[in-house]
Amino acid sequence: MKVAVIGSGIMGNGIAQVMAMSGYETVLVDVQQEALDRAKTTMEKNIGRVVDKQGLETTVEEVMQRVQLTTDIQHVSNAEVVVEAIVEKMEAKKALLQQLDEVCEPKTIFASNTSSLSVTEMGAATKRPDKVAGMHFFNPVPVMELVELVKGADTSDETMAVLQRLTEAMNKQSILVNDAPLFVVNRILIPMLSEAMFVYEEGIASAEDIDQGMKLGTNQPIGPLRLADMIGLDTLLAVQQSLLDETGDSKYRIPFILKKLVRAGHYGRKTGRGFYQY
Ligand SMILES: NC(=O)c1ccc[n+]([C@@H]2O[C@H](COP(=O)([O-])OP(=O)(O)OC[C@H]3O[C@@H](n4cnc5c(N)ncnc54)[C@H](O)[C@@H]3O)[C@@H](O)[C@H]2O)c1
Repeated sequence: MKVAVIGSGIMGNGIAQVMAMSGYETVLVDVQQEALDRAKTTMEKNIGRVVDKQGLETTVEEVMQRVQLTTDIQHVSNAEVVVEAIVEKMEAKKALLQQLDEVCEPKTIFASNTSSLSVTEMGAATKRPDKVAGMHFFNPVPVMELVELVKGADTSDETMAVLQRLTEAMNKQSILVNDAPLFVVNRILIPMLSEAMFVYEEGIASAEDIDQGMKLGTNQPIGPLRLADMIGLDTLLAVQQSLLDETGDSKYRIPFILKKLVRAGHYGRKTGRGFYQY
């Protein structure tokens, strides 16, 4: 089976890695050649690590032979499933899906890795709303076991079943979720990250102490501010904005510190600075 991933950033390269390691022919597309170059380096390093750690029979070269990195979207035409992992902006995602509608065969399923945007709205922008669903991976993809499978208003049961089988083949667990703002995990997680930013903003404790407190006090592997930096503050702001817009509930107000860091171009680990310096 051939699969494709569009967008080779933080999430896209991880999704492509796991697909290729599960034996799928994988096309990874990005509009920027530099993003593909970075993705290739990251994938080679991470595949090598998994091969060594798990004592696998395969090699980095063997896995990478199944991966085609390209800026030409035409190469995804015969993929059975295309997962999009581009910027968290509805207009960009709809434009991409409409392009894919023309490029791909009518039977191809489109899955979005969106953290927060309506899968129903994305499906309605295509000629195949029954074949559009959410496939929400978690960061870092090769490590995190969960995939939220999100059913839009018109997504068919058959589409959900195909994505469920793909998730299993990738050695991950899925939960089934109906399309709703931020689905399940982020609906609960994001307000916690927000609260950590308010605590920081109010000068109650340093970033290090907030993270240490939540790590040791609630048994989380990584503190909320470091996690925010890892997610990417630009993505996090888009996700928070989406929660506020969709619900209109002021309890989801956005911490000013998040807007300020994003306005300054400090997106977290990917730009070398966020709540921490990297
Ligand atoms: N970062 C996270 O922790 C996380 C977790 C789960 C889901 N997500 C979701 O995954 C998606 C991607 O997030 P990310 O953190 O990987 O972003 P990112 O900024 O790291 O990468 C996005 C990539 O998409 C590329 N791109 C943009 N428009 C494109 C187009 N039209 N065609 C092809 N490539 C295009 C960019 O060049 C960039 O390389 C978003 O929808 C985000 O909400 C992110």
